[in-house]
Amino acid sequence: MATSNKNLSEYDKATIPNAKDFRFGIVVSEWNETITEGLFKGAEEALLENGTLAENIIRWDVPGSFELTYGCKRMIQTQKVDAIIAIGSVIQGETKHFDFVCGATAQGIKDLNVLHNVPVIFCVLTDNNMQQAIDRSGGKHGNKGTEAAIAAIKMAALKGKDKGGDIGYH
Ligand SMILES: Nc1c(NC[C@H](O)[C@H](O)[C@H](O)CO)[nH]c(=O)[nH]c1=O
Ligand SMILES: CC(=O)[C@@H](O)COP(=O)(O)O
Repeated sequence: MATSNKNLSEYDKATIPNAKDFRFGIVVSEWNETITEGLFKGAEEALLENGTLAENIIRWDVPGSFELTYGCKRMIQTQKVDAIIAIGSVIQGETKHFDFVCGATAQGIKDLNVLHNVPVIFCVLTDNNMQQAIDRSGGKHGNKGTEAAIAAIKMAALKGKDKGGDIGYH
């Protein structure tokens, strides 16, 4: 379903675990700052609305989306957090650079989820133009930061449920 058919900010609060005992990291790219600040605002508000304590939200900034992977890795290695939200906004320019930044960032964040035991949520907009980014960071299609925060809470809550571990069957 395309984002245009689903508001990114809509969720059923009754289905969201209380996040009062969780600590969250948020790594924010400085590129397209007006967009990433909007995404951060949406994420922060959703975390607080669902019980997160303000002191349990740790924010780090990195230069661009390509640096999100390293920033999230260092946060995993040095901070006790239950989940991390990686926030970025990549907007198509004149060249193929967009493709490389988006691809590398998506793969890097995916790799962190495979290599470590802290969920890293992909809150990176990859838009054709600024208007699409505006629409998805608090505009007519809602806020992907809100969506990412809800995902982060759900994934943090998962940790308590997976006690069975991998018994080797695949
Ligand atoms: N064009 C965008 C970038 N480019 C910068 C890279 O992310 C990176 O910081 C640079 O290549 C140095 O390693 N980043 C974004 O987040 N959004 C863009 O639209
Ligand atoms: C995503 C990018 O790196 C891009 O915005 C850079 O613009 P350009 O492709 O015109 O150099």
